[in-house]
Amino acid sequence: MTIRVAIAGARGRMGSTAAFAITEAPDMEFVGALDYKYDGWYMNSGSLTQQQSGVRVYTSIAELAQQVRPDVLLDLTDPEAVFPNAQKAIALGIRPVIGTSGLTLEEIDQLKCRSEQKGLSCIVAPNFSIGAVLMMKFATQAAHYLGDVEIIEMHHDRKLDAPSGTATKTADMISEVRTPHLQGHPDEQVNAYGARGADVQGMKIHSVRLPGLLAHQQVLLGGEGELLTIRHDSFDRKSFMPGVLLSIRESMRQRQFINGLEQLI
Ligand SMILES: NC(=O)C1=CN([C@@H]2O[C@H](COP(=O)(O)OP(=O)(O)OC[C@H]3O[C@@H](n4cnc5c(N)ncnc54)[C@H](OP(=O)(O)O)[C@@H]3O)[C@@H](O)[C@H]2O)C=CC1
Ligand SMILES: O=C(O)C1=N[C@H](C(=O)O)C[C@H](O)C1
Repeated sequence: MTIRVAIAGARGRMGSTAAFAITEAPDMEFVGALDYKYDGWYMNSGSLTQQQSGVRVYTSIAELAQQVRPDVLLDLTDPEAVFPNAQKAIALGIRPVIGTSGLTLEEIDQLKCRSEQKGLSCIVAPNFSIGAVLMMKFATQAAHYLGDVEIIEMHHDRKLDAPSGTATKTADMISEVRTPHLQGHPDEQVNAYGARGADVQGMKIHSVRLPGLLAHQQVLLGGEGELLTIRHDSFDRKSFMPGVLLSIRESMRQRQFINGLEQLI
């Protein structure tokens, strides 16, 4: 069976790389692009055209659903668009596979509820790279023994959200095993706002944005007289594609809500 995939954000850096990977996959078809503009245009080999060749762009998910009947909606948009897209997709019986970062905990809870009420899978994957998922798992294992943790995430300077979805997910996974406690000096004095980073249950997350970077993260775990650093680097968006294809395939097998690629590998 060929899996019919629509992409929200297909013009973007990740969306265009995913469109190519899906087109190349023998068991998938890229059937439609969901956007907020360019209604009725077409996407052909990564470019937009008004000529009727390639995959049509829709600004209405209801129209997209009716015209091209996608099985899956891959979302690679932005923090504002992702939640309404996923809610509407579930209501229309389309399985969301969400790579977009920036969903709040409340939004994740609501999507879980809706997908389970409907018996339709919904996959949220803050990072599709297998190496990044292993980095999060290894850091969680290490935090059993070394509970003082700081995360440094580094991304390209076009990224809209901070901290990254990966850093937030890493902190969530570590907080499952780490006894909550304050890190650093209790009387610490911060002289420049933000110098100590964001606080997630006592752990600090530092977000770096620079041209030249793509997606990188270090988890630093400190103990008496020692430091363990677990680092992952994505140098190319191709690093995310095996996880994108795996998630799309799994979304057809599952009927529940899945938060994190670590649940699938
Ligand atoms: N899970 C993972 O492994 C990965 C996740 N990401 C996440 O994916 C998302 C996209 O990243 P990236 O490709 O770099 O960003 P881009 O800005 O390159 O792409 C986002 C695209 O979505 C479009 N868009 C915005 N709003 C809507 C909407 N309502 N409907 C449809 N399309 C919309 C944007 O259009 P316009 O430019 O006109 O605003 C843009 O073309 C981010 O949240 C990022 O964090 C990125 C890499 C890996
Ligand atoms: O915006 C990006 O580029 C990335 N976003 C995701 C995140 O927020 O963690 C995944 C990866 O880090 C690339």
